[in-house]
Order: sequence, then structure tokens, then C-alpha cells
Amino acid sequence: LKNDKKMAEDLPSGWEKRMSRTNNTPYYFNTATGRSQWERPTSSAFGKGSNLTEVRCAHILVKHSGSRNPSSWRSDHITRSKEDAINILNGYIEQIKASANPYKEFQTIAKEFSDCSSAKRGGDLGLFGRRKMQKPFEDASFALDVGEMSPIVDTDSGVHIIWRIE
Ligand SMILES: O=C(N[C@H](Cc1nc2ccccc2[nH]1)C(=O)O)c1cc2ccccc2s1
Repeated sequence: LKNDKKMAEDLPSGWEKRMSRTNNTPYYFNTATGRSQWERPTSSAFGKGSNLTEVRCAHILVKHSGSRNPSSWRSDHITRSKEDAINILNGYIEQIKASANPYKEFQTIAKEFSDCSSAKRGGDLGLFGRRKMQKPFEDASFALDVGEMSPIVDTDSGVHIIWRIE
């Protein structure tokens, strides 16, 4: 989910399109580093080299038989296949996208179904910096805009969707 102002230009997260007054042509401003460039950016402003130090995210985790620790507060022994876990997450994504209040829907689903102990906090993991979470999770989190939801992310814990809160 992207906040709608971005949909039109479809710029990667963290960039702003601005107009140069001197020669009346567009340039691009990186809100993470404060630098500007003429070339249209193709990757998130929060990638390598950005100074974004911490993000706050919530997530919904669906564990499966291949998870490093296939048990959770919901079930002592998780046996579903990875394929089933992905199908379950795709169902949640549809529900969240169809909701009048997507973030509220995300929290409700996380509370009831996430296989992470953060479920009771609506999946909220709090603020975290780089190198704190498994790499695929970290990279997906730092690439999100505030209020944006990730695609399905695969880690040793299982499969996740992530919502950036701050
Ligand atoms: O690693 C955790 N929980 C694991 C599952 C899990 N694996 C993860 C991998 C990346 C990000 C979050 C993740 N949560 C478990 O319950 O088996 C965490 C739970 C919490 C709860 C509150 C704040 C941070 C965390 S990190």
C-alpha cells in the first residue's frame, strides 16, 4: 500500500520531485540525505548510504514447517507448508487492502493470527535500527515509506508482511 500522493509519480520511497527555478526543469530531492539530483531515482532514498537510523514497524508473521522455530503462542507445533503460509498471507493482504481502515485491519489480524509474540501489540516491534532484525526483514522495513505495507518477506522465522509506522 502506498500513500496515494506517491502513486501518480511512482517515485521510490523517500524522494520528492521538485522544479528548478533557474532552468524550469524537474529535479529530485532525497529526503533522507538532503541531496538533490537531475536523474530520476530508481531506488529507495533509504537504501545504502542513507542516514535513516531507525524505523518503527509492525508485522504479521505466518510460520510454517520450515521455520527455524515452528511453534508460537498460537500453536505448539506448526505443521502448515510454506505454500499454505503464503496463501494465508495473501488472504490477509486482500482483507487489508479492501478495508476502509487498512492499518486498523492490519493490527486486528496481527493480534489474532500473527505467530510472533508481538501479536498482542498488534504486531508492533517498536523502533529498531539496522542489524537488529534478520536482513531480509531489515531491508524490506527500511525501504518502506511511513504508512506503507511491504510485499511478502521471507525470513528463517517464516513469511511476513510489514507495515511501517514511523
Ligand atoms: O523475534 C521475535 N519473535 C519471534 C518471531 C519473529 N521472527 C522475526 C524476524 C524478523 C522480525 C520479527 C520477527 N519475529 C518469535 O516469537 O518466535 C520478536 C518478538 C518481538 C516482540 C516485541 C518486539 C520485538 C520483537 S522480535
